[in-house]
Amino acid sequence: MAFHVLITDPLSKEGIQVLEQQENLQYEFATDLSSDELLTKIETADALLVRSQTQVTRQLIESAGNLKIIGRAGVGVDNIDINAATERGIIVVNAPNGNTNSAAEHTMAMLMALSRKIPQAHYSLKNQQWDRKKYVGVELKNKTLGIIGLGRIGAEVAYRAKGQRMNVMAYDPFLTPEKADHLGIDYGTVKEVLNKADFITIHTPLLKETKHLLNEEAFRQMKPGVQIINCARGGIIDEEALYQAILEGKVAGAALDVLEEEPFHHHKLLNLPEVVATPHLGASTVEAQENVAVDVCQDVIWFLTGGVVQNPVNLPSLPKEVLRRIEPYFHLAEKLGSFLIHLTQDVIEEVNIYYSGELAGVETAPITRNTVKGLLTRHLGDHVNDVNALYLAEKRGIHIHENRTTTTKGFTNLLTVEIVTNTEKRSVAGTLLNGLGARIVQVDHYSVDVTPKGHILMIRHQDKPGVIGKMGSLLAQFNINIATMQVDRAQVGGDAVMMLTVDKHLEAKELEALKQLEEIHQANAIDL
Ligand SMILES: NC(=O)c1ccc[n+]([C@@H]2O[C@H](COP(=O)([O-])OP(=O)(O)OC[C@H]3O[C@@H](n4cnc5c(N)ncnc54)[C@H](O)[C@@H]3O)[C@@H](O)[C@H]2O)c1
Ligand SMILES: O=C(O)CC[C@@H](O)C(=O)O
Repeated sequence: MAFHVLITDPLSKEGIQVLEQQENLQYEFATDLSSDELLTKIETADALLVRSQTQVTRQLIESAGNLKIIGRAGVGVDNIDINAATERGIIVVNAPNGNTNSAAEHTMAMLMALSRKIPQAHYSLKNQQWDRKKYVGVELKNKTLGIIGLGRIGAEVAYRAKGQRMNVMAYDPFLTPEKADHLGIDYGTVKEVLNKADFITIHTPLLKETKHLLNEEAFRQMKPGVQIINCARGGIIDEEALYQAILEGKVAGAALDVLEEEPFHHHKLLNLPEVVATPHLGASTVEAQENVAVDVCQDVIWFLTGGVVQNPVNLPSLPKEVLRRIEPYFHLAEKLGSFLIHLTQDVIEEVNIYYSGELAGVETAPITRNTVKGLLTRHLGDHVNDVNALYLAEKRGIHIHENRTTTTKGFTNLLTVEIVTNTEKRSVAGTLLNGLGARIVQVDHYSVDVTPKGHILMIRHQDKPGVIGKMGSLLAQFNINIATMQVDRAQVGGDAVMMLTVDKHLEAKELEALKQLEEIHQANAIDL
């Protein structure tokens, strides 16, 4: 079956070419759909590709039976309900780098248009008015540009503004005075930026914390005659407060590429001569659209064909070299989680994961996610994945703890997973053996050596002559062939464990029959 990729906003042809080169994939352009049409179309889609226009709501996500990935050709993902996607195990990817340059250039264009009143003068001239007095501007040189949000675009704007010989003062929660110094700009708190800037440009995402960041109070703190640029997101500015500040003469001008409600046609801000505006054109260049479309289509293909994405939004992204080092452990971790869940009937309250040896020094979060995915899949099904595993565990009140230890029991790497229920603790440890792959090397306190694959029968029994024989004949009666077998014991005549790999799945009644043997305390059939 071919993957169905649904594209609901315009996407550059270079991105489409990436999709076309992929076998077993069909893409469908369906722009300008009504909400109801979209709800129907999404039902069969494996991937959804959007820009900023399509509203990817919880309702839409919940109507999608097959959806695995949502690709945003651009940076901002405020049109996508990320929580709803995460809950459903749908990965969201974006293209954060492709339009940085264009958005920074558009910001500079807006800054210069604003300072020299170019759109107003142009409009007036087109209306046969030759008015030179009305359109006197101000220079940028030696003025202070306040930047709120010094991420990718903010930093590019800072660089360009310095080229205009402006003083740049920025605030960003990740900016230190030392870093600012290194960039040749001034560090300021939000208050300092508001107090000192002649022009203020915003480059944050729209978040709970940034919603109406520029509000009535913020405008009050600004210099009289300040000019505002917003090429980030509508909603970061309280539009009513901006409107009033312009009417009062506190704000001399505003250049807006974005507004809270888009698309916008009749907005009272647009009636003010001090406001210049563009219809969300920050990323609208040939180059940016090509970049973001190619990046996001590439990620969608990688993900659908089992690879690792470059720009996940609801999963932390990892540098390639880090990923290369830890990826081999994902399989081991998932198998250990899956093994362990077969050993208990109780509700799991806690999971302790111990990273030892060379594992103690790596990025462990993705390995933890795979462990938890292995644990949950048996009861929750295949919709558990890397994206939602931790969320689903948390929803069920399972506490996950990561620990780093130096105990390696002679292995260069050792991953130990322990589950705690209200009655017991069970654990399993595994390692990656150089050239030999994954091995389970310990179950509870017993040493074993088992490849985590296929059908495993784990027996806890009393160490006594004849038990192995009895068990072997029972399995023979069920026509179950034993492929490998190991035994370990706590002490002579004490508790012991038997690990067998067998050629077929054990039915419940067969397992029951084994448990009837008086020396057998526990029998678990584990299918990995
Ligand atoms: N107009 C357009 O077409 C267009 C194009 C591209 C990006 N954008 C928008 O531009 C914005 C910035 O994009 P980016 O790629 O630079 O993102 P980015 O993630 O690289 O940078 C955002 C920065 O904002 C900072 N930030 C977060 N909360 C803050 C706060 N309360 N105060 C100050 N700083 C805060 C972050 O620390 C980060 O450094 C986003 O909203 C994005 O959607 C718009
Ligand atoms: O899709 C667009 O053109 C806008 C993109 C832009 O707002 C972004 O956040 O990347």
